[in-house]
Amino acid sequence: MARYELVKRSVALITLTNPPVNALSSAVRHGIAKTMERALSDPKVTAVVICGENGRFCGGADIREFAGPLRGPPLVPLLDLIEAGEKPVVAAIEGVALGGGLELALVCHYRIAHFKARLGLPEVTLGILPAAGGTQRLPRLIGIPAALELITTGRHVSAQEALKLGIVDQVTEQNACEVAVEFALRAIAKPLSSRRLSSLTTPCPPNLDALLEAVTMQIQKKARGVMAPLACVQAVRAAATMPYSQGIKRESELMATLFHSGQARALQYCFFAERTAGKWTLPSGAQWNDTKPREIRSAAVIGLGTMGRGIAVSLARVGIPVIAVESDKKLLETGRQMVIGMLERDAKRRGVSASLNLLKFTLSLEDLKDVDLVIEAVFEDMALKKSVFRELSKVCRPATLLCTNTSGLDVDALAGVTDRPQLVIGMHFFSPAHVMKLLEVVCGPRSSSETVATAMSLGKRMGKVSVAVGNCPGFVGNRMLKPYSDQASFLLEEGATPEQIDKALEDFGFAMGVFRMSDLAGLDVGWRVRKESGLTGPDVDPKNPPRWRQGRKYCPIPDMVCEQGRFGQKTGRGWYVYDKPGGTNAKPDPLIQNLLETYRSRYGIKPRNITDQEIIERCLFALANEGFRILEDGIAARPEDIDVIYLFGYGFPRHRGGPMFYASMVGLQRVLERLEHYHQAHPDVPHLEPSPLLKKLVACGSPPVQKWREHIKTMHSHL
Ligand SMILES: CC(C(=O)SCCNC(=O)CCNC(=O)[C@H](O)C(C)(C)COP(=O)([O-])OP(=O)([O-])OC[C@H]1O[C@@H](n2cnc3c(N)ncnc32)[C@H](O)[C@@H]1OP(=O)([O-])[O-])[C@H](C)O
Repeated sequence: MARYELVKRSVALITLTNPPVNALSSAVRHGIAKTMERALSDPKVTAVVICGENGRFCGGADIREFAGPLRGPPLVPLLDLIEAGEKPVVAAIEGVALGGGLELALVCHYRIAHFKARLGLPEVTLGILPAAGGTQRLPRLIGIPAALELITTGRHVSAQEALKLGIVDQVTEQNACEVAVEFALRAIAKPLSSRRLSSLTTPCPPNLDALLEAVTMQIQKKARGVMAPLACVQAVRAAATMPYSQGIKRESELMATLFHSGQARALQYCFFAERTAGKWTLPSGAQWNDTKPREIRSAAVIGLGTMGRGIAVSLARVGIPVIAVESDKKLLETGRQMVIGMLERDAKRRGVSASLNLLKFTLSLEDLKDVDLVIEAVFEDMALKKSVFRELSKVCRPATLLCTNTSGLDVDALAGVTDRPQLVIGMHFFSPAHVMKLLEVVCGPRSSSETVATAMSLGKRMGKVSVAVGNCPGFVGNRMLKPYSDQASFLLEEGATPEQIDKALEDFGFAMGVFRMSDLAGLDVGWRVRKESGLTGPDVDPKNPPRWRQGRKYCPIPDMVCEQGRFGQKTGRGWYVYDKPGGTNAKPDPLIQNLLETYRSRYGIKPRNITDQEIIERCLFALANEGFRILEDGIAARPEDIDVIYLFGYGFPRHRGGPMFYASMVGLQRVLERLEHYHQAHPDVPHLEPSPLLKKLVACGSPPVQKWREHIKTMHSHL
């Protein structure tokens, strides 16, 4: 797993060969140990260059090996040996030098980077820390503040930034390997002692304690309850206060506490889940690696509301010409100004020029006749969407793909009004669409595999994490959200307050609790949907019991809040009160407290003390329970897909892995028992009744998430 060659008669060229990212598997470590020994012991060899095959230096430790026992040579002594050697070693960094890859480069005496290379210590994103000397050597090389920032965030830097920071010695636009060989030949005569980072003293700022304290506070605020970044701070402190020999021990102790933690397992699961999610399969057998997507050279967006604007920006900034359509002149003009402003701000932030020339604005659908793909983003109203699709069917050329941005409507019903149901698909963006990373690609029963491949590949091109899902009301994300938010409403009835529920969820790790989130999104949207589906409003049968709808328990409190004109942040009042309409500083509102008290006394509900544990269990187990049903129904192909949707679309804390992984960490048996318990207490809430799949998995001994698929037998998979 490491190739050895002699070049220019005296330079040993060691190439790591473990595609696709040359991860430091046990075989690669073994290969490095053997080839280094050969290079150091061969008198013909005067210098060494280390590079990676296929233009990628090294993506770090092999994460797949973390689950098993350590095999092969451990990394730390191997790296110490390279650094201590008497022959100059040069790292030729192309592609990536990440994690253990950068740590390998840091023990080389010189580093040459290709101008397109990216470097970083992303271990913190996997719930661990750089444990092959990275926390000790990087601060010695670039100082505490810069090292602290890179190690605690896991941010990748460009070669240019790495040069500025002093991580690399030279950046080249030529073949980094060839440049490194020449560099090595020139380095032969030079002393190496000052190039051995472990022997240097860490440049220490005078205000070290204050700096570490400030960074710790920042982390605690931003990543509540997350362990790894705090451990990174401890390790960097050791680099500042201890000699290398002790610092490396501290690094290793801290790593030991993180390595087997639930957070590390969750974060590593997320890494692989994110990569698995793009690998879709359809009931026909067609899948991601055997279906070619169409090339999209032009697109159109219909509707320039919040969603349409974000979608237009997402398309234009990756170089796709966009025709944006609105129904009247004023809306078109407002939309145009907003889209241009958003695109300009985005370009400024990224330091590129805004691609305004790719945008065209029109009032006429006729202008869409030649585009490759249309994304409809009009109001969430089936009749309106159908009329748009009928029209598109007439004006667009027969090969144009027709996509709908809907958050839950029937994609197949829309396909049915067109002349090309196989080319119709859902693209459910999340608001704001140019910021949020998630895209649910909703495959109707008639969507062709090429259409699915094209929507998935377009999502990727727009920088989205795309997940293929089946067609049912609410798809995956919003379908699961309902039992979750219903539980929150029932808890209000029973005695909790919005702020208590939000705090429990935020302490769990959500960026925002369910009520603060609804205030941000706008309460009127859900209210309108509930009115349309006959759950509230004038269409409800007056004989219907007040807290009972469509055969199940119903909580009307969210409707009562809306009836008072409280639509959330935009109206300055919702579940909370804000300083002004559009304000973001949520304060508990005594009027909501009053409303809850009046409500409870009207229905004779005696408020009880509700614990945070009950809040978490009821909200999150109901969420996962619906996830199990979604798997049974074949609406999501695997638990990883559901978790990725919740991580990227709904702010589920990454260090908990997603709702399905979280359920597996709690223990499926325990989840089942708690759901049974809550369902017994609330037999009129069907969402609390444990799903058959959960029961089946428990009966099979609660296999790990990655094995659930083997137990899911869907007769009518939608995917
Ligand atoms: C403790 C420690 C460590 O070093 S901990 C490890 C630290 N290193 C990392 O955190 C880097 C993780 N990797 C990445 O960030 C990215 O992969 C990439 C390098 C920027 C390339 O992105 P990409 O978009 O071109 O391709 P991809 O689709 O992502 O990846 C292509 C394929 O390679 C797999 N893969 C990538 N990196 C891997 C790794 N380090 N180990 C195992 N597999 C890996 C990945 O699952 C996928 O597999 P499959 O899906 O094809 O089966 C030391 C001692 O301190």
